[in-house]
Parts: sequence; structure tokens; C-alpha cells
Amino acid sequence: MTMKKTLTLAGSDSSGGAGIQADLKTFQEHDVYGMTALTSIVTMNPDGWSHHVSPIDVSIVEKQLDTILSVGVDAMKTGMLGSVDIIELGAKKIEAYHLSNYVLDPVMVCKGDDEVLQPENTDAMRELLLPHAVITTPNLFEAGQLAQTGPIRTLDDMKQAAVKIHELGAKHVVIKGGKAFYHEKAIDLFYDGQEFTVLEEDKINTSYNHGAGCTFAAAITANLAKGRSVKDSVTAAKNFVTAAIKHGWKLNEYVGPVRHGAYNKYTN
Ligand SMILES: Nc1ncnc2c1ncn2[C@@H]1O[C@H](COP(=O)(O)OP(=O)(O)O)[C@@H](O)[C@H]1O
Ligand SMILES: Cc1ncc(COP(=O)(O)O)c(C=O)c1O
Ligand SMILES: [Mg+2]
Repeated sequence: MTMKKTLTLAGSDSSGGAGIQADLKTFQEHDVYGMTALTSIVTMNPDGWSHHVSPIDVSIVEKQLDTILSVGVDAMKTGMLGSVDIIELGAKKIEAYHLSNYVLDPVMVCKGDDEVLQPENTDAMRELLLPHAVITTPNLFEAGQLAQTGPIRTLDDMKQAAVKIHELGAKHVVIKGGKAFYHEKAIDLFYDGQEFTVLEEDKINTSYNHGAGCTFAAAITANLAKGRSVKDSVTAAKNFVTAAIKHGWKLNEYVGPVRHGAYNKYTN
């Protein structure tokens, strides 16, 4: 039997909950074959858990991408990219290999970290990657940065940002309200260029949600690889990540990752 193949171009989260680790665990749960091109390695200081990002040389990132793309993939996602050079490289490869199932998770900051935003990366993602994305999955902060429409506080603000991000070239947009959005439910807004759909789940009262965004985008990528529509992929990913957050757990005194396998283990 042939397997559907996926690629993640993203950072390594040594603590295992987010980044490439979240992507591979999520791909495995979806029974798709995951391949990885590492952009950076994120490590945590055992004393206080502040993050440190060690970038990987762009020439090595290119070698990884060429390895994977020579094989071919059914869908691809990007996460933490780290530099304009890597964003340019990603865009170049997406064009060269005509990758149409491309999911852009525009990672700008890690939860629980005060890493300074790099505005040049945001500009490069907006200009070079959004036009290639079949869908992008910003959280509230990232949506505000991409759309440049100011802070997002209401559903109308979310809609305005989604329209702007769609105009910038992403074919579909899902803005994650999540925990931060002022609403009793955990809502995400999906926009396909014509219609808005609000995805709604109970808000889970937990701080063990490290990796939720990566897991959500990876689940969308896996579903696209399997040939599902964009909207079905997003709906399925919302169910998948909700279960993962519900079963989030405490790794140490600083961080609690989602449980990537919770959907298959505890639902159905
Ligand atoms: N406390 C929560 N309860 C239920 N769903 C949540 C919660 N926090 C986040 N989500 C959902 O998890 C997914 C990832 O969102 P989020 O954690 O905001 O992303 P990111 O990690 O990129 O900031 C979204 O579907 C969001 O609505
Ligand atoms: C390598 C890497 N990618 C992405 C993220 C973003 O994670 P989240 O899914 O919580 O948005 C993190 C956060 O620590 C990370 O370390
Ligand atoms: Mg995120």
C-alpha cells in the first residue's frame, strides 16, 4: 500500500510538544508518512525555561528540502522559519516543485516566551509565502501582524483580518481565537474567500496547551495529504486538537504539552 507523504519545514522543540516533534507525532496519528526539514533547534534553559533558538545554516536546510522534494510530497507545512533567507528558500522550493497543498503556520512567538518578534520575517512571510498558501493558520496575534489591521478584539475584527490575509494571497484562512479571544467558547474563524464559518468548541481551562497550534496545522496538512477538502481538513483538525488539549499534561513545572495521540485514544 502506498502512503501519503508530508513535509514539515520547521524548528525542533527539544521539549517535544511543539515544532517538528508535534508535527511528526500528529502525522503518525493520521497514518501519513512525515518527512522533516529542520530550520532551527529550540532549547530551554533548565533554570527558568527561557528559550534559545539555534539556527541551522540555510545551505543545510536546502539539502534537506531537496532530499524530501526529490521523493515528492502530497502536502507540506511550514512552522518556525527563523530568518528571511529560509523564508526565501521555502518560497523558491514551493515554486520550483509546484507544491499546491501548502499550509502556512505563521509562527512568530512561542507561548510562554518573550522572544522578540522579528518584523522582517513577518514581512517576508506576508510577501513570499502567503501567496502560495492553500491555507494559513495564524493565532490572534499573528493574524494582526500579517493583516496589519490592528489588534483583534471582536469577531468583526477577526473577519476583517481574514479578508485582508485572503487578499494578500492565501486561498483560505483560519484565525485561531483559542484561549486568548474574549469569548466563552474556543472559536476559530475559517474564511474561503466567500463565506465565513465559525468553528466552536468548549474552552478548556488548562495551561497545558504547548504545541496546540503546531498540532492543529499538522493535522490540517495530514488531512489535505489524504485528499480531503480544505474545509473538512480544518474541521477534522479542530476535533483532533481539542482532544489533544483536553488531555494536555504537565511535563515539568514550566510546561505542559498537548497529548498528540488523545483523539485516537479517547474518542470514537
Ligand atoms: N483552552 C482551549 N480550549 C479549547 N481549544 C483551545 C484552547 N486553546 C487553544 N485552543 C484551540 O487550539 C487550536 C490552536 O490554537 P492556539 O493554541 O491559539 O494556537 P497557537 O499555539 O499557535 O497560539 C485552535 O483551534 C484553538 O481554538
Ligand atoms: C520549534 C517551535 N515551533 C513552533 C512553536 C510554536 O508552538 P505552538 O504550537 O504552541 O504555537 C514552538 C514553541 O515553543 C517551537 O519551539
Ligand atoms: Mg502557533
